[in-house]
Amino acid sequence: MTYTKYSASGNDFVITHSFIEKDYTNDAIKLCNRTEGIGADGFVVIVPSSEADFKWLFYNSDGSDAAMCGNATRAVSHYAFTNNLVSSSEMKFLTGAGLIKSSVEGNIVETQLTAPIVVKEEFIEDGFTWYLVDTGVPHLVTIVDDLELYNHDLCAKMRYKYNTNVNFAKIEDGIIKVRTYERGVEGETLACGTGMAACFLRANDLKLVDSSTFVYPKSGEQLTLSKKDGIIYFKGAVKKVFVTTF
Ligand SMILES: N[C@@H](CCC[C@H](N)C(=O)O)C(=O)O
Repeated sequence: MTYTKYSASGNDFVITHSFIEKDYTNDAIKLCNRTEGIGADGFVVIVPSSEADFKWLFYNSDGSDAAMCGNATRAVSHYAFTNNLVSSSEMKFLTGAGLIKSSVEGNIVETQLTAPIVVKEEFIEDGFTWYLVDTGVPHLVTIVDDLELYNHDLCAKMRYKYNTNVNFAKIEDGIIKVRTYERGVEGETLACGTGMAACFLRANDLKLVDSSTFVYPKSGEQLTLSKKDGIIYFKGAVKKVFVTTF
C-alpha cells in the first residue's frame, strides 16, 4: 500500500485512500508507531461516499477511532486535491462528526468545522477553571497565565475522568497560545485543531479575543480561527512530508 505522511502544524498523519471500507484499527497502530512504523499521531483512510466527495475513517495512533480531527481535515483536503480524488479545490467530505467543507490554495487549507456543543459549563477542579466543549470531539479548556502550568499527570487524570482531550490556553495581546493533551495519543501533541478551536471559542465567549484571531500551538506554527454566522473557520498551512510504501 502507498501511504503519505503529512504534518498539519506539527500534528502528523499517515493518509491513504481505498475503495474498501473496513476496520483499519490494526493498520493504524502499526503505521503510527514511531519506532517500527511510519510514525504519526493519526491515520486516515479516504473511502468513497455517495453523499459527499468522499468519506474518511480516522484513527488515533493507539488505534481508537475519533469522530473528528481539525488538523487532519486540512491535511486530507490537500491530499484529496493533489491526488485528483476531487475535481475542485473546494470539497465536502463526511466524518464521524458530520460534513466538513474545505478549500485548498497551495499549501494553505481552510476548513469549516462542525457546530460546537457546550458539554459542561465552567467548573473548578484541582485549582483550575475548566469548560468542556465538543468541537467534533470533546475538549476541556482552562485559560492560564503561564503555559508551564501544563501538567501531564493532571491532563491524564482529567482525560480519563471526562473522556476528553485537555487544553491549556494563554491569551497574549489578542492571540492564543495552546498546549493540548490528546486522547488516543495519550500525551501532548505539537498541535490539535479541534483543541485550538475549543480554546478560541472559550476566549471569544469571555471577550478576550476577537472573532478572528491567530492561534499558536506547541509547534509554534500560526493558524487562524474565525467565527462568522455561527460557523468556525480553521485555516493554516499543511506539509506533505513524504510518500512511501509499507
Ligand atoms: N488532533 C486532532 C484531534 C484528534 C482526535 C482526538 N485525539 C480524540 O480522540 O478526541 C485535531 O486536530 O483536532
